[in-house]
Amino acid sequence: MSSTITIRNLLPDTDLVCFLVCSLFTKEECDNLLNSERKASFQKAISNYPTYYRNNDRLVIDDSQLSAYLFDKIKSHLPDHIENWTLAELNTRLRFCKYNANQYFHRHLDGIHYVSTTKQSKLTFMIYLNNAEEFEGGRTVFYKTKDSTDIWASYVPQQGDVMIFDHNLWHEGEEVTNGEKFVLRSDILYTKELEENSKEPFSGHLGYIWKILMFDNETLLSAGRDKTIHVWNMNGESRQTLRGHQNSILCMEKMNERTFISGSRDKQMKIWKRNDNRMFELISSFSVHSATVLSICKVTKGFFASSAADNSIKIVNLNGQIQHELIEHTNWVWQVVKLHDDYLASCSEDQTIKVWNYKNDKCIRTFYDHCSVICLMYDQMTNTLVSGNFQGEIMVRELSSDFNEIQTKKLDGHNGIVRTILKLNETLLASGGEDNKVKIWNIQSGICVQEFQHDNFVQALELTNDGKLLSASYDGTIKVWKI
Ligand SMILES: O=C(O)CCC(=O)C(=O)O
Ligand SMILES: [Fe+2]
Repeated sequence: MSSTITIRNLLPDTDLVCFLVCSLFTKEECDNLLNSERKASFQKAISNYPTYYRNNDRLVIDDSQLSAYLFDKIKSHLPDHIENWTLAELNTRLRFCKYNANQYFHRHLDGIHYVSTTKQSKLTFMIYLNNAEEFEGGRTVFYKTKDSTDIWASYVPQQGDVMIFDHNLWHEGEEVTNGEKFVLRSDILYTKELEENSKEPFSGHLGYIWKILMFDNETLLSAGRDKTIHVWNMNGESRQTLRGHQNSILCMEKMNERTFISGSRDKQMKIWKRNDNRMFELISSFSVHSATVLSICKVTKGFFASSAADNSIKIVNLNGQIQHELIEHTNWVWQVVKLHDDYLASCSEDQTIKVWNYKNDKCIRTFYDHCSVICLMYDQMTNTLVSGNFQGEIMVRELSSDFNEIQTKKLDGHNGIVRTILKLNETLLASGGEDNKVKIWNIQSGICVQEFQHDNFVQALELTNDGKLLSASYDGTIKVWKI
């Protein structure tokens, strides 16, 4: 028995696409999609993502045939154009999601899937594979903004319905409190023609940029979710693209005039060296961590510290040999920075900042915050440690020579997680956050003196030798600011 297909617009008071195609798939089709083999293959949310975000089980498959079949069913209901983008196809990556009791997918925006600079996803595609009678909770809920408390629209899953919505809509998969909920999600891809001469400087990354690094006065490196490192001149022209990592690259650090290191979600670190023709070559790869490498900092000539999602910090030489291990954090160590002499500091998802003497593997101080500490910056001149946290606060800790807290000041910070902090000069500090802003602060007065805007999270900052500020964002761009 088949019921009639109907369209239900969920958010009539916005121009953004958000509608249901009800009863597009029959019960048999849903049961076929969720066959017993697939049902047995779901994987737990692994430590690749913080659990505050999502903890449901998933099964990810790449299936162009199935994707083409699904697209064929939905395509007549989809907008042919979104701005100057034209409907293309369904992403071949299909994600089956399973929510058991106490599982959820907290409020978020769906990420854009980039195929190339002219082909990317615009809309989320989600089939509800079972009925809300089989579980409690588990609605899909939409919100006007990241923080609004009022629900904009909500939907109780019905088997065979398909939800289509714009990637710019905040939404959540509400916690399931009993039973099991199943959905299948993918993305609708759109293409656009590239106009002649429209290439922006530093453009080429597909998706999030995680890190930028001034290698020398004329060379900028950038790395991100597309697993590549781009080498740029200061006009923003691409000089080289470095490949080798198998997953997102989150951090890079310069070791000497010719060498830098990169760290990735593939758990590896790679050493790259510039040859006499000024081209970078991969020298070696090693993995000393059992999870994503989150940050790297040079400790001394030939030695660096790396922090990771395995909760540890390791001091490693350029042959990849571990010299010291600092293990006291109880959750991801987001960043490690060098202090003076034999001291390092680190900040963690476990809500602490720790100061270490790495030579004897000892933690000598712990500062407690009230939420995850995401980024850290040390200013040797004033012996000050500046940290940014999950709630958008920036703490400026003035320390004594033996790292006791003398005075701590709180800056207003960001309306969202603080992602990065950079010292600009004696008086100014820059920060970037999940409110998509770059903020410039006067350290003494604590006042924000300038603000710049991106289209998505600001993840990394750098200073050019002629005093301009570079900011890199999840929006895939690197922007240059005069300060
Ligand atoms: O399960 C839901 O209702 C929402 C899932 C979701 O937002 C996603 O998978 O990105
Ligand atoms: Fe989502």
